Amino acid sequence: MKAFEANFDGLVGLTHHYAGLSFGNEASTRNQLQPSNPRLAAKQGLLKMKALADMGYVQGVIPPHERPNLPLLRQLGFSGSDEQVLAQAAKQAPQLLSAASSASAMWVANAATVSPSADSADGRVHFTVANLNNKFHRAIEAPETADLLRAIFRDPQHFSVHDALPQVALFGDEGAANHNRFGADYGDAGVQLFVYGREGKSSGTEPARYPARQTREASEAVARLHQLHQERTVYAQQNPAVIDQGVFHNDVIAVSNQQVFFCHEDAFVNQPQLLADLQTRIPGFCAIEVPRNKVSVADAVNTYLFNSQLLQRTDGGMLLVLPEESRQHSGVWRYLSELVESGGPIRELKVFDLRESMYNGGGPACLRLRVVLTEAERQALNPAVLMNDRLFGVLNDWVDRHYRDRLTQADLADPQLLREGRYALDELTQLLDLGSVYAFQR
Ligand SMILES: NCCC[C@H](NC(=O)CCC(=O)O)C(=O)O
Repeated sequence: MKAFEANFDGLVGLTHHYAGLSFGNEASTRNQLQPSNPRLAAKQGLLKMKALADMGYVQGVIPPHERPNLPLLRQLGFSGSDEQVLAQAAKQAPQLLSAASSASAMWVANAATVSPSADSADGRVHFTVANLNNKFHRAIEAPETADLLRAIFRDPQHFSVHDALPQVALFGDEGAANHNRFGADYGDAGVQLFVYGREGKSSGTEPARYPARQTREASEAVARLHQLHQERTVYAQQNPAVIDQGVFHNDVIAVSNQQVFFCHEDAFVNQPQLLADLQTRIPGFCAIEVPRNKVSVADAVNTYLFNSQLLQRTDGGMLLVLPEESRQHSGVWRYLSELVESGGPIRELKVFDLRESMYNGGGPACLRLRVVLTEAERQALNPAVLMNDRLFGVLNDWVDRHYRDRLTQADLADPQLLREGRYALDELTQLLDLGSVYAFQR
């Protein structure tokens, strides 16, 4: 069956701020308590979506979550009116208020793992919502993510959205950021590579400094839920030494598309063996391994050259969508320019300014969820979320009317911010035909 890859990007929420919540993600730690600009963040994201839609890619948008998360703060014992809950939390536990207010759902590469219908025994597109168990502010995303995905991929004949795995460390799951799918045409059965950072039953090879967020047990459960064929499913462990250097998700050090795997030479445990295995399973497999003497792991973490989108062009070549930070670094940019001139599959570089997201450790790849679709599946999803000239105008106008251009941790206690958020999201559910998807609407 003919199919194509669509990208769904997370729309940055109104409470986007820098709280230093993600130990092991160096940008998050470094930029803690810097003021943020939610309006700019949302607009930077929309520009990327619009540019890809203009280039002919199918591009969708995934809405933000309701933040601050008042039901969560009440669950933690803050009580009284909404205003009192916010005031108590701000006074007694500002980090909890930050966690309950994080706009982290924007990084939808961590929303779910997705398997196309060509790979699943029941012929449906499968999504397993990520439990994001390693970080409190992210673990709270799962139920709302499931509701939003079901409001977009709403035809159960074509789509199956599984709830997150059990919320325990054994099943730590970070979604598509640790998952790659290889193959020839998108509609052919492919090979899925699940990358994990540790095994629940400890194998001894674990990072020493920073946490490994994804477990092998979680990856195996997702593969079962998605009804994948065992012989077309591969598991690989991330190199613990690079996790300790800030590679908290595999998509900080590797990206794939069809037969091409663009990765750093230090990305995986037993990398030569992994690449040889993929070579035998994937006809036409092509690994572009970046040597550490050209790009160090530290430079990869600082510039996010691997946190890029590797997209198919109509002429058979590929395009790499990069963050501005990789152009600003002369060594990395030289490497990328040489790569394009080398005559390999990557023929073009396109750069976006995503600074607001980058300051929390989220690049172009973090902001998007890839979903391979057939035409029938595209017809079956909620069309109101697909980017085009009209929706771009509508969403920019919506952002202009509702978003602040400066936010600090102190602002999170402002009850007006809560009201602004609910008002804006209520309108968004109508713009995107989502139904009453948020808790405050029920
Ligand atoms: N795929 C990119 C995810 C980035 C995300 N950052 C954050 O949650 C930082 C939030 C803060 O510190 O305010 C994370 O680490 O999971």
